[in-house]
Amino acid sequence: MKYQKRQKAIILLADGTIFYGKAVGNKQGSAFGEVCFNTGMTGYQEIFTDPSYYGQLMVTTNAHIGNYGVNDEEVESDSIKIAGLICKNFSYEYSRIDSDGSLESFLDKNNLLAISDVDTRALVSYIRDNGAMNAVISTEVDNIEGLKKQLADVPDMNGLELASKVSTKEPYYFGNENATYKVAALDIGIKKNILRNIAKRDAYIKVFPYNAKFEDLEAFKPDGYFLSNGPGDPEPLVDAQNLAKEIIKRDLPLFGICLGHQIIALANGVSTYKMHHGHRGINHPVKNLRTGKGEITSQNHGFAVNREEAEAHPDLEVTHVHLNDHTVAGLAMKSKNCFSVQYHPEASPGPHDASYLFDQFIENIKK
Ligand SMILES: NC(=O)CC[C@H](N)C(=O)O
Repeated sequence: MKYQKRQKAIILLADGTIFYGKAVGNKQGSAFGEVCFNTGMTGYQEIFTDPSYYGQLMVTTNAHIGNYGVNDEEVESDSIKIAGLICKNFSYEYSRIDSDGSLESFLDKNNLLAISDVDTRALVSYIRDNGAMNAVISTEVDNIEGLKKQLADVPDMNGLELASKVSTKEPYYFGNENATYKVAALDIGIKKNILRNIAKRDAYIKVFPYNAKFEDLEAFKPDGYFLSNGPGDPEPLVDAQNLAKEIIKRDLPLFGICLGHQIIALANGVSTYKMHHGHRGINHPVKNLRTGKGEITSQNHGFAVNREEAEAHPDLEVTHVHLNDHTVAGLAMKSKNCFSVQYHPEASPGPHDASYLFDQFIENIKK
């Protein structure tokens, strides 16, 4: 067994609560962020590289993390985006025919601090009872007071703009340039599997930075527009909201996922709010109110769209609801070619029940 004498580590929550664990590998130091948990039993590599998680300390509820290694293809962006990892058992051994290496070396390459041997069930119940909050994971187990001071300076997720930290600096292209359709996508933290899903449906995509103007996107002569997922609070993303308003005003085909969905709500004057501890997992039940059918969905969000305001809006239809807490899971505009979902039809990780939404986007483009 590797690393028999592993460093002690702590998780200090903003309210002063402490949980204990051990550092993964030989890593030392501290990592700060908002602590949240994901209940997926698989898909750790996709989760760790999802830009929507930027600035968050991830608690994985599955009992083993790392046991199937990593694969170069199973990434949602070019690097790990979570701020730190908290898990129960970290597997230094791994086994899978398709794997290209160990999770340990992947974390090392990305310089990510991870803590294992944590009572993650107790930690998750604590977050469920007390809400998502800032925290620090650290090997400085004797420096509690110092860590508390540093932790006090970490900004609150509520009101925090993070899209600019993960968005592309320059526009780039994805897919086959001879494809039938052209889609302009705003990157406010886009996952690669969204690009793969759109490209697979015969579309060529140009991806734009978070602060791109309507004219920039329009110059590509797209058939449809897409607003991506991404980290942080949607409210400070004024450029993206203005862009959405311009697209909506012209009644051009528009599709938004997660942060993009929240931006579409805000562009319609409907507010968003910080949830108690969010939805993060790969088995969240959603009801499609148009068909009456249920979908098992992949989710990762800490903010949500105000349901009362959305229902009272004359031009909005709530098309999907989350069946655990009845929050808004999908929206469509009645008079415009625009729709969005709070969850992740691209999965990665997760079930593919909702992949029909990408087909719907292409159908809307054809109209
Ligand atoms: N996956 C996402 O796009 C997340 C959106 C937003 N950052 C939230 O937490 O709600």
